[in-house]
Amino acid sequence: MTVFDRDSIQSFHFTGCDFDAASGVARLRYAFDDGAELVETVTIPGAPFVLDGARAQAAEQALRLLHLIAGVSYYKAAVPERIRIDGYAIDAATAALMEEIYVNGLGEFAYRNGLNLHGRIRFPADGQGIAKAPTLGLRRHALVAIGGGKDSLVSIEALRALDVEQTVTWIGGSQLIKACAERTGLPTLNIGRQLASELFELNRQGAYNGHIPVTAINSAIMVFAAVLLGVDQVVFSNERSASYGSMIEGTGEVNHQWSKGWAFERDFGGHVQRTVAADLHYYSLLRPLSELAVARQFARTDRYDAHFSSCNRNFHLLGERPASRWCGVCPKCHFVFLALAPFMPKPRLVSIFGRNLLDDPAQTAGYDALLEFQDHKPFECVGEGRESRAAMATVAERPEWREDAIVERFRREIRPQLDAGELDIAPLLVIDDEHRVPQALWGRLRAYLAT
Ligand SMILES: CC(=O)N[C@H]1[C@@H](OP(=O)(O)OP(=O)(O)OC[C@H]2O[C@@H](n3ccc(=O)[nH]c3=O)[C@H](O)[C@@H]2O)O[C@H](CO)[C@@H](O)[C@@H]1O[C@H](C)C(=O)N[C@@H](C)C(=O)N[C@@H](CCC(=O)O)C(=O)O
Ligand SMILES: Nc1ncnc2c1ncn2[C@@H]1O[C@H](COP(=O)(O)OP(=O)(O)OP(=O)(O)O)[C@@H](O)[C@H]1O
Repeated sequence: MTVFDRDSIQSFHFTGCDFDAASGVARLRYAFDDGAELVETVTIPGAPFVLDGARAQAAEQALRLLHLIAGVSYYKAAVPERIRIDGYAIDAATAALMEEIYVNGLGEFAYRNGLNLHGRIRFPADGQGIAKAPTLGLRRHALVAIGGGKDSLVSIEALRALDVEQTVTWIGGSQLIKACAERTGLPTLNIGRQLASELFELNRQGAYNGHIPVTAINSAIMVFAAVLLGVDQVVFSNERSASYGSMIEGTGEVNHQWSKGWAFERDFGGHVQRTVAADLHYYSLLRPLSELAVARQFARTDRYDAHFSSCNRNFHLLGERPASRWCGVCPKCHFVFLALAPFMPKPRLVSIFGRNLLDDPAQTAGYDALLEFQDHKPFECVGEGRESRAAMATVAERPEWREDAIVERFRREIRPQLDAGELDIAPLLVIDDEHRVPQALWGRLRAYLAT
């Protein structure tokens, strides 16, 4: 058996991609040097698909975009200096977008592995500029990504309130997400995705490993599905706080959730309209909101209390799922508990989590990191430090919370060291104007979010 020697690998190849319209299966193929192909599959329900000329062309563009972006899972195993694309050519704009996604989306990966990817990742641009994408006449309908957590449920309820037709869509086999999707009572779509199983073997043999920009991959899958299904909107639920990373001394900003941020949304969404379909809108409905503003929206209904979870330990592809929907010890559990506390009655919140995290001294270090007190914000999808500090300062004023262990310590040790003027929660709930929400929806959405 040959062993994977990551340092001897010279090049990464995008060896090809194809789509079988009869079965709905897309195959994304990759290889290192002259090695065996690694094949990832994505299965879109609803086959057979019948695509006319313009839509077939758009589907091919969307498939290539997905092929390029999903390659990041495999490229990271060796991060070789050369990249080759077989079967199709890309233009300079596409190459620049891929370099942006790979360098930034692998930011945490590079930091943890002691690698510098700046200037190292070069996609070969040898194609003519891609012809401007036509308007396909897509029907008004939203494919809304659902992740099992609070954010997408806020978007789904907003679209329901605004009478936007939607299909609640998720990728992969998570039972938790399925239960949340079914709880919405709306039409659902479950897209299949199988990573090349050889990747796990490469990991065992010492491949580089670490975080990848999974939201970029999910976005490209959803855009491909939207073209096949003939719908005009792909809706994500990425809040504005996601654009801010962790400040690492000596390194600068490293953003775990880069592909949930505004730069990705703006550049990917623009590229889709230019190269796939002019009338296909990719946007995040929650971009104008902070994490705290999303938490406030979520608290408006208890419909999902017994179903949702933001704890990422539920979403491993391999291995066991946690016994409880909320592990109670990870940064996401810490943050979501804190973010919801100002907006929910205490008994409701404690009953969702099955315990009171703010009264557990064992969680002190976790909360210090969120507050950026003698630590940096964790590499997780959590709000900004100033949001955590404002939420903590708010509950510290509430009689039902102020004596709980973590809150009491905050009042005693941390708050006196903070600038009181920066602990007000109200400015963090303001609705921002930087977003890609279609104009036709924005006015009504703004009014809904402001109530
Ligand atoms: C569930 C989770 O948090 N997984 C992260 C974890 O991976 P682990 O090895 O513990 O388990 P698996 O997720 O089962 O992954 C097995 C291996 O497969 C690789 N892989 C997985 C998916 C993929 O699309 N490409 C892949 O190459 C993975 O690297 C493993 O080797 O630790 C990994 C290393 O830090 C993380 O990369 C895993 O994160 C998943 C890709 C994942 O889906 N995470 C989401 C829950 C997540 O972090 N979402 C963020 C969005 C961040 C973003 O940049 O878009 C969020 O919650 O907002
Ligand atoms: N398996 C998935 N399939 C489709 N979309 C997903 C999947 N997992 C996450 N997403 C989407 O990716 C985006 C980021 O995920 P994230 O985990 O932040 O959101 P969430 O699960 O809705 O809420 P929370 O932040 O509370 O976990 C959201 O738009 C979410 O819907």
